[in-house]
Amino acid sequence: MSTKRLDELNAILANAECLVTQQQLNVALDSMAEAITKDLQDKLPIVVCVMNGGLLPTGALMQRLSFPLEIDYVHATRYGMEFEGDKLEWIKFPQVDFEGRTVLVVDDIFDQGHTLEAIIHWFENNGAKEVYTAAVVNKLHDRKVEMRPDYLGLDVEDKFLFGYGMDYQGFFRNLQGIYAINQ
Ligand SMILES: O=P(O)(O)OC[C@H]1O[C@H](OP(=O)(O)OP(=O)(O)O)[C@H](O)[C@@H]1O
Ligand SMILES: Nc1nc2[nH]cnc2c(=O)[nH]1
Repeated sequence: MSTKRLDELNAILANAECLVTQQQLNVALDSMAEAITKDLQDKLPIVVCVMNGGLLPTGALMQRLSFPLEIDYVHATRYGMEFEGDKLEWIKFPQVDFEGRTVLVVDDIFDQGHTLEAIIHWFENNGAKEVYTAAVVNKLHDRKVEMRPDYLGLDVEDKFLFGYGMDYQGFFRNLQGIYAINQ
């Protein structure tokens, strides 16, 4: 890749607005982990990371949970504007046998909610006993599905976000804060 691309990406980050700091994320993750522990510590849950965005949030929550659980991941992504109902593009299905089990699905953002809603339905229709969901950020707008995640960290403005799991053109999922683009 060209240095022009590197310069472009560095400029995006330099001009971006930090909406959520690492410290705010840590406080939110602590309280999410506390609530999850209260609800799930006796249920031997399977914690399912939704790749790619769920990678950092799942890791951060795992570090805060000290009861017996299993970990798995799915990779499911929306079809963009053609998305309808339960239609997700599934790139990877879970491996652990979740029949009759409690599942906790972890993602980075609850935006319109189609992704988590469809994943919940998929696990329920395929034999999970119960499905909980967690997302670190909740984007504030009124274009959402009806369901809400069981565990939500922080509310954020209705802007295109990146960092802490969320990408800008494939980059910046690694950032320890959440940013909005200033064009
Ligand atoms: O609430 P929604 O409106 O459904 O949007 C949220 C989903 O969008 C992003 O995933 P995306 O499909 O972009 O894939 P990615 O995780 O690989 O970035 C994000 O990680 C959530 O899974
Ligand atoms: N990177 C990114 N992915 C999303 N998926 C749903 N909303 C967003 C967003 O604001 N940013």
